[in-house]
Amino acid sequence: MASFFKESPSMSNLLTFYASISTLSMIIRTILNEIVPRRARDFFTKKFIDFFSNYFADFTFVIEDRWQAVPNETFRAVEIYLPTRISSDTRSLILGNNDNNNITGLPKSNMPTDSKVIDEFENMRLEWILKEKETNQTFHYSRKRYFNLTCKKRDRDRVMKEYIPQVCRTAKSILDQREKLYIYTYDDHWVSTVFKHPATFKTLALDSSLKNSIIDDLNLFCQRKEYFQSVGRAWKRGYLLYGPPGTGKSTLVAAIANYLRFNIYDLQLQNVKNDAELRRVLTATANRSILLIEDIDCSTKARARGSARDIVRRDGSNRDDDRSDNKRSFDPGVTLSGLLNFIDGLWSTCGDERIIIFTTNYKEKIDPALLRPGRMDVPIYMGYCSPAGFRNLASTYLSIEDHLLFNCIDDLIKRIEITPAEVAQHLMKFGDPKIALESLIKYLRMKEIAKEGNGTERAEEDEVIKQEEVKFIAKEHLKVVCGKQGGKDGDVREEDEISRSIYLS
Ligand SMILES: Nc1ncnc2c1ncn2[C@@H]1O[C@H](COP(=O)(O)OP(=O)(O)OP(=O)(O)O)[C@@H](O)[C@H]1O
Repeated sequence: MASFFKESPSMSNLLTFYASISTLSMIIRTILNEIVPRRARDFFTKKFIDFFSNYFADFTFVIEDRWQAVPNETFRAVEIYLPTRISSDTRSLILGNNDNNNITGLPKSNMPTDSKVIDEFENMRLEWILKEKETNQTFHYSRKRYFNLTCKKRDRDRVMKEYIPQVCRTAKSILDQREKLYIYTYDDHWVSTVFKHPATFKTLALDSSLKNSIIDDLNLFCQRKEYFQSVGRAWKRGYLLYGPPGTGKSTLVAAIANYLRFNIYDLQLQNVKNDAELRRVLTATANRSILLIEDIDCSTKARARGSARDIVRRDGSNRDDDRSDNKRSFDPGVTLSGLLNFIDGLWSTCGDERIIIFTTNYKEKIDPALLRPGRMDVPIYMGYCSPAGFRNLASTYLSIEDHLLFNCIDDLIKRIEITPAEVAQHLMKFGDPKIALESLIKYLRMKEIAKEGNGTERAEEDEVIKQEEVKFIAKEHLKVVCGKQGGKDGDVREEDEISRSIYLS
């Protein structure tokens, strides 16, 4: 302490030093005022101040959730990236889990509104804040979310050219590695849930040439961003899946989603009030996704575009059934032209890497305008089960590649129309492959008999099949569970008893 006082300058020394500096600065100022013209002095002063304010002042980027009427992909990238930068000293977090298959699963965390996340990138300090504000649109309030990104003013260009691209790249790689897919349904707004469908192209019962051509088409589509740009077309692909119920249209959609790792937006057009809402709904979907509109023939009863008949009501009925002008003006419904506008009209270029899938059981009922080339690029007929499809299902459901009964089933399947759903249902019934295959043969034979019985009504046909089926199950039940072979009178009665109880249940 003593040495400190000894070495520290005395008060008089300090005053002398201050006086000398003041005198020196006055002399310099006087000389400068004498020899440097005023305008030059102002110029240098401004430069000096600019330099320091640029060096130390802050600059804020605002990244809103929408950009020119469509979702802002930069905002989405930041939303994906930021949770990875939340540090342990954060003061609050949002927690949640939208995996309804796993309610005990670990929740995900995210940053709450108005909280800060500090990031660092190549010696720059970046401060993120998520903000929210209500906007008053013509008839309704909506919430607008945006990020404020604050950096030093001097770093502005580097943030734009280096940091933001890095954020987007990281978000993309997170999306690419994303384990979970989501399926969104629309009812006033999009609601998501985790999509866990086991369907893959391997488990799909479809002729291998068709399967391979779909896979090739998807691969080509994903690789052709530049091509679509160069020919001036939206980077979209439209698939129309048509065929009888139970032939795997929904299963194919699930296989495509699993293959591309795309989320699915499952849209029921009946839930959308009008074209304006349709536009809002469709532009709120993200890139790299599938837009699925099932049973399009039921949703668009339209024939003539732009006319009253072109309108799809919320309840699915056609608009020209309704003579009420009041209702018309308030609930005009979705028009076919509104839908087409998004598929290949002016709004089609909103968004990239989109797959649009329509499904129908009745292709002939669809408005030809929807089928025009360029709208639905790939029509895919999902037909009845073929021998190859059956083998695929046998491999999936029974884990067998071959069996003595296969040839018999092949012959029957070539003659009788059976959907993959029906085949799958039979193969699932029994654990023992032989019993499952015999049950399928029995079912196919019954179908054949019912088909040959002239004039048999469909309901009767189904009844005969069902009765025969339960008899077969009862017989197998006796064989497997009770070890009985059947044939005796008592067994037949017991069989009938079991049949009755299964049938009634
Ligand atoms: N081609 C197929 N490959 C594998 N499984 C199939 C196939 N077709 C149907 N299935 C099975 O049948 C069930 C019903 O099929 P799916 O819902 O995909 O048929 P769909 O053609 O979409 O029927 P709908 O027209 O009634 O909607 C599925 O759960 C699936 O297990």
